[in-house]
Amino acid sequence: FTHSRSSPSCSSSVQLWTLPLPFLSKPRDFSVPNSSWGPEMMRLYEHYNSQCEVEMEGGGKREGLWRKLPSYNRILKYATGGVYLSKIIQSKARLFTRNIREPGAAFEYVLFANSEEQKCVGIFQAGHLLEGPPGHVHGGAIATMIDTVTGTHASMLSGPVMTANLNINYRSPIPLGSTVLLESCLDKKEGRKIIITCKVMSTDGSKVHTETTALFLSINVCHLLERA
Ligand SMILES: CCCCC/C=C\C/C=C\C/C=C\C/C=C\CCCC(=O)SCCNC(=O)CCNC(=O)[C@H](O)C(C)(C)COP(=O)(O)OP(=O)(O)OC[C@H]1O[C@@H](n2cnc3c(N)ncnc32)[C@H](O)[C@@H]1OP(=O)(O)O
Repeated sequence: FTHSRSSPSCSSSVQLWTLPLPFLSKPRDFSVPNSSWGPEMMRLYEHYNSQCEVEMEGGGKREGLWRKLPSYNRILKYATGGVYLSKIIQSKARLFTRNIREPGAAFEYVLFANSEEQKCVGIFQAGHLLEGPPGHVHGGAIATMIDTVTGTHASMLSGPVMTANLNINYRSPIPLGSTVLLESCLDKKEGRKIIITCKVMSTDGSKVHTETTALFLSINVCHLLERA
């Protein structure tokens, strides 16, 4: 990922490794346990996290089936060199799922990916600021998490993407404060189109909260930046 130092144009580019060191500092990962995470959130986190590394005979470790994905306060930081771009393009912009400082008040979540099975899961604890119907989570907040999990999944499969269509069936309300599991599966890839299905379920699997089909289109990020 290369980019011009002075203007967001894709024609004259500079290798990001030539940039000064302060711009290359490691961003904070928000997808790690904090004091607000309840027992269900912790249990599921540990369930998947423990499968990220496998102990080998002889004591060594190798990569497991799952990989924990980091989550930052700006989408640009996901891209190589994005830490630098975050500082020059709308530097005040923030990913809205990560812009509420109080731990546990809104979106607490962590994503894990399983490339062998082309699956992604999200563990989501919905805080009190996400109320929709009394005592339950707002449908837009649920859609946000579905978009986040399926969008991240699609971009892992195909690079940068935009959501073209999210078709959500809301089957049962999610109690505020509860933890739910989002399961994202690749349905098919056709050219630039990536179609993904996603279920939001209670953590014991007994209840389906939503069912979704999502369409993503691969894009060239340069076009987005040129519009900025
Ligand atoms: C944001 C990207 C930055 C890069 C990020 C990289 C990595 C990210 C990593 C981690 C991400 C972390 C968190 C993720 C969190 C959330 C995910 C964010 C995603 C979003 O929150 S994003 C915002 C909402 N999103 C929009 O704001 C889109 C507005 N929109 C457009 O920008 C265009 O509309 C676009 C680009 C979608 C398509 O435009 P286009 O010009 O490229 O393509 P075109 O129209 O030619 O369509 C080509 C073929 O797709 C078919 N097609 C198109 N649209 C369709 C539809 N809706 N239904 C059915 N079929 C459709 C056509 O019918 C044709 O089909 P055919 O080829 O068969 O004829």
